[in-house]
Amino acid sequence: MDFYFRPDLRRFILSDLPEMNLMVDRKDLVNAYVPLAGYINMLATLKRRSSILGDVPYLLGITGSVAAGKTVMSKTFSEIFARIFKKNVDIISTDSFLKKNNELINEGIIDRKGFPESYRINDMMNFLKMARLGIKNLKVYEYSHDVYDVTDNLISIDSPEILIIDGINILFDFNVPVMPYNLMDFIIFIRSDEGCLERWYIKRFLDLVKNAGSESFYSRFVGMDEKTLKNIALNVWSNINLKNYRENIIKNIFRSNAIIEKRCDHSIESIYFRI
Ligand SMILES: Nc1ncnc2c1ncn2[C@@H]1O[C@H](COP(=O)(O)OP(=O)(O)OP(=O)(O)O)[C@@H](O)[C@H]1O
Ligand SMILES: CC(C)(CO)[C@@H](O)C(=O)NCCC(=O)O
Repeated sequence: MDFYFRPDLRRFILSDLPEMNLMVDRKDLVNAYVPLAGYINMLATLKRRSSILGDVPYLLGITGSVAAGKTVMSKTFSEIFARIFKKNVDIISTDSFLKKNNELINEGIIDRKGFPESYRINDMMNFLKMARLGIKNLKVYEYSHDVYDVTDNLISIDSPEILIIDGINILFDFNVPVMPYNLMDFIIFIRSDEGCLERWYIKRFLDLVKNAGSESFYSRFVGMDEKTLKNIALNVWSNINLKNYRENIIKNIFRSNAIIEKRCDHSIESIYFRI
């Protein structure tokens, strides 16, 4: 498919968006992100216009493996919705609904972080149900990769028109009557080869160690040589995140509405729509 853009929009895409440091290829912005955001924006506008509940948000889920680039993609879509389509957008991560580390340790499941049993699923479902109804001024605790735990910082969600929900667990089978994916309006799955995912995970692990301050969980690794660090990262990747990817994430890809297939350099290879 080819697209053409109004001149003002073209200028916006080619000069303003790249200045935002979104880490996204210009060609992908023009050919993929903006048109897909335009389509989702249209669905979001139609939902709000036809809802008998009034001003309810459109829930956009962004899912895929750990380190697939969900955070970067959520930010990219959020900037496009806000700046081009003039929508109020909030982003939350389902990491906010992880049990705290001390609870995971007490339950003996600290090495199962990200698996279904590591979430406070009832809190997550209550949040999603309230968000869907358009209830104002919701708050969730922020998860920090750096601290490696749910923190005491509160994030406010106040009547967005589009609420982006970034999480590995959106398509999971939880032991609850209504699943998270039942409450989303549109779900994007970011897919890549396992080799690329592993590479991105290891790179991010090294970056977290490199930038670790005294509060960081990763400060314990500072000073180790790169080979040792890569081995630690590979071990965590293979025994936890890849296992979770195979057991709970990729097998439910068919529940998503669109699949964005990324190459190892993060550029987009193709987009598939479920019709
Ligand atoms: N478009 C991109 N261009 C370059 N690097 C990218 C891009 N998208 C993601 N990355 C890099 O890939 C790594 C993983 O990205 P990100 O942190 O967004 O993943 P994630 O899916 O949110 O991970 P998690 O599930 O652990 O929260 C990071 O190091 C990030 O900088
Ligand atoms: C917080 C999650 C589960 C998802 O973002 C992930 O980043 C994670 O921490 N997984 C556990 C194993 C690890 O990477 O340390």
